[in-house]
Amino acid sequence: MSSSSQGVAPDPDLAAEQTAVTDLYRRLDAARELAVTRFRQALAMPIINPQSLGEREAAARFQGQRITALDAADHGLVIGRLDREVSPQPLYIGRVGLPADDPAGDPALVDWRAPASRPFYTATPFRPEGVVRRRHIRTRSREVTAVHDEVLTIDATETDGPPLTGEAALMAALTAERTGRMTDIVATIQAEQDAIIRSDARGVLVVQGGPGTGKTAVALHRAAYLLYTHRDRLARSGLLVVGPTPTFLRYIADVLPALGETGVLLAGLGQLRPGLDARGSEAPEVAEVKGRLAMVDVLKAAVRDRETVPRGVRELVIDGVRIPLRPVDLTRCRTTARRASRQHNLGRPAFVRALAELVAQRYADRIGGDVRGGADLLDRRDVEALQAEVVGEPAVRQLVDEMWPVLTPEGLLRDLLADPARIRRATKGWTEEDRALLARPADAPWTPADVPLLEEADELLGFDDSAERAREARRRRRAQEEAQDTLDLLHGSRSTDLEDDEEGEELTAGDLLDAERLAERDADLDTRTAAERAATDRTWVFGHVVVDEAQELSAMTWRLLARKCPTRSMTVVGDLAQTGSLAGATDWGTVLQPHVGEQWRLAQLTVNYRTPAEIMAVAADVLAAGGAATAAPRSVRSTGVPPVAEQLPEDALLPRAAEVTAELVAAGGTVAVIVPPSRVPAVVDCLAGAFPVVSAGPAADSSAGPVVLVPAEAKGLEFDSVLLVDPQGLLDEGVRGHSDLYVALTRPTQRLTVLSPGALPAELHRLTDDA
Ligand SMILES: Nc1ncnc2c1ncn2[C@@H]1O[C@H](COP(=O)(O)OP(=O)(O)OP(=O)(O)O)[C@@H](O)[C@H]1O
Repeated sequence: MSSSSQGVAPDPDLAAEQTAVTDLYRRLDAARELAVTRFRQALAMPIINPQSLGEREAAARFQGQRITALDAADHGLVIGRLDREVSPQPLYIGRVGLPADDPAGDPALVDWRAPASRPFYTATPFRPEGVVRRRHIRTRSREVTAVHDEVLTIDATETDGPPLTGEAALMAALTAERTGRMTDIVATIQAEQDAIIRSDARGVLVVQGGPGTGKTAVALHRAAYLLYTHRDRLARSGLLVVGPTPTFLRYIADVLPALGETGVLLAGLGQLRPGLDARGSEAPEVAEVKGRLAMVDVLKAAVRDRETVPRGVRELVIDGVRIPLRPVDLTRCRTTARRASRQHNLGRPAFVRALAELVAQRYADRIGGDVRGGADLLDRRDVEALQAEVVGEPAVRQLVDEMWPVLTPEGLLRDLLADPARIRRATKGWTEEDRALLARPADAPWTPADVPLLEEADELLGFDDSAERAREARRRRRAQEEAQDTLDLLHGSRSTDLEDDEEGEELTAGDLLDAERLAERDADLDTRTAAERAATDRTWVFGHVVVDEAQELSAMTWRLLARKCPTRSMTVVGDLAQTGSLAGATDWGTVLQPHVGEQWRLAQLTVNYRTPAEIMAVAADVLAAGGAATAAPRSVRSTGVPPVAEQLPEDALLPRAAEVTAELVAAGGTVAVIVPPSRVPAVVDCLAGAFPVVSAGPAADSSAGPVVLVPAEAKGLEFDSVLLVDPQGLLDEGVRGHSDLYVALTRPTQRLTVLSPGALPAELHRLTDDA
């Protein structure tokens, strides 16, 4: 007996649901109209003081967000309904919440993220949670096209693995052709996914799961859930989603807006430093070295290396007076500055003071000595005045710049990596090989692995903002004066208006606010969203951080993210079996230990929703051959179409690749050709002759035509069809060859063809055995 009875409901049900759905769309339209009216009203609110301006902005922002959410919900508004034991009325579940006429009863539509919706995803015949029947409702442009029922009260026996929720709807979603953009899964979230999506926001949650288990989908729905549940806090502090590459971000970019959420900052590993888009590439070994935590000490040493003391006595000439400065005295100035601040640039004023004091004292000694034959005639005040003058002396300024230059992170890192002598001085105990890997020309573009180093350098250098602060203080004073004028004006107008009114109880802004607070309100009135502000502010601290493909992050990137999220409210999703980068993780405990100790929890996803069973069996062999500790996930479906392998001579490889690509394109949907890095140019050339649009590399777009990718670029993506060229090349060229081959094999949702010049690797024996 099946665990639930499934099937297409008869037509009367379809008609009844159409009536319900039409009514819910009517409510959606009304809610939208109301929000638009309120938005207009907010914009029309008179601005009589900064407070009312603030209120206007807040009201307009709130209504604007509501309109966005309602607009997003228009597509597939109603997901389904629950028939419950407790009530004769069904509970409709949808993309947004819509109130009923009777506010005391159930809402007309319950948001999928609300607690009441939970049984829609988790109820089973074994644990029905008060649900009698679950109905999935499918619609197209406001029209009901199908309903699928699961009756949860019938006798049920245990099946292998967790039962599927809404199997028919799920299968329809999984077999649909791909568009090159990820879509949301609100209608068909499975129970093990739902548990992760709604898990407590606090602490670090690691989601480990094989390819296609929905890690990305779950991470994005969790972001939407957290924004719904902790709206106030997260709207202020912002939520950051980190993905591996810009292509991957483009692939997932539509999901959150489709869920009505727009205030999330998406960033690739090369974009974690505001203002920088690091797209340079480098050898995996170089990225690995740059990703080590030891780089923190290297950067510290590099900064100290720039705080130099000249060898031998340095003589300054001021007003014709020769002033000798001994290394021991200059070293003392440096020590004073180092003690004054742990950040280099913030120590500079202390260095300038110490040096000025030294030079002024020596100068005083010299003139005192010359005039009076050794007796010191200048008193303390004279020396202080002298110090102030000495600071402006070009010779002194030059010495300051030489001994304690103002450093930018970019300047520090560029100078360090372009100079082998500097590298040597900053890397005590390193091997020559590792030092050589760090070296790069000064004009080389920044790479993603440079980003955490630049951010770390920022921490070490600090930014001397005393001039900026003085400007800000002046601005605040001016704003305060203007605010006071506003209050005076208001107060003045009230006394005239209410002169004869004995009960003049009316309050004005002046009674509630003083000028200072009014000015502050004015300054705080930054109407950008948290995500927009965070995108330009490197010191921004996020309320929650979601990291996708987290297995690829280096220790230095983890350190950077930990700084951006001091509360450690994080969702970390990844698959250790897919780690491709040398700097990446082989176990979660090791990478998280320096930042959270043992304070993290693990959730696992076990079902593969993407890759058909026929293809997954081949991928599982590769995973086992690579010695992975994790098991391959179980495929949720099979297509009956076995993967195909062809062995052919090298000179026939490219023409055949073009033919197979044409066949796969003709079959429909998106197509990727995955190749080892050395073969990219030849394969792109060959396909470019056969197709109008072929794209390759980090900007490849599979919605426009076939794409040629290396495994690292294909990570996280999926395609209807995949052509894998030269599997042995993937094993040989990748720094973690088995991971690369595993990633490549698990990208297709429907069809896989493998072309091998020469014998197939033993790992793919199943392809020949089954032939
Ligand atoms: N509950 C679900 N309902 C419908 N589709 C789903 C569901 N869960 C996952 N999918 C689909 O399965 C595919 C794989 O999901 P996703 O990309 O999130 O997996 P992943 O674990 O991140 O994979 P990888 O490790 O390969 O990056 C996507 O097309 C996703 O939409």
